[in-house]
Amino acid sequence: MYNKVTRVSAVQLSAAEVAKHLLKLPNWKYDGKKITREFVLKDFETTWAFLSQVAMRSHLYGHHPTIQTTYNKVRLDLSTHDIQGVSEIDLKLAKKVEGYAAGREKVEGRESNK
Ligand SMILES: C[C@H](O)[C@H](O)[C@H]1CNC2=NC(N)=NC(=O)C2=N1
Repeated sequence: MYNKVTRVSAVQLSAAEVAKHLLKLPNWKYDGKKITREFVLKDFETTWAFLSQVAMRSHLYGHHPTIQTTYNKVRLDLSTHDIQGVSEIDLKLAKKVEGYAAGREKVEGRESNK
């Protein structure tokens, strides 16, 4: 696989710029250095279907989240290492990831708590 994203130097976004992007990504939190989102998926298989898509897309973009996972839970942290902050590519990947999570998240009260 190869990186289709144009290789340009990352530019750190201001806190205001990140906040504006996150209006469309309300489940993502920003701590000044990275954006983070926690997911609770329907079950283990769904979690790994989701993670496989995240992994492939990350590889395609050449930009990889820090991933923590336990059974049906996932935490993704995204930042741009060169600038030790958040740049456009982090938001671009976060938006893609939202699409992969759609329909896979556990709906409270409807799925068993395995
Ligand atoms: C050399 C390599 O392209 C870099 O280390 C890439 C790899 N994946 C990365 N992933 C993330 N999340 N941030 C980066 O800055 C980053 N840099």
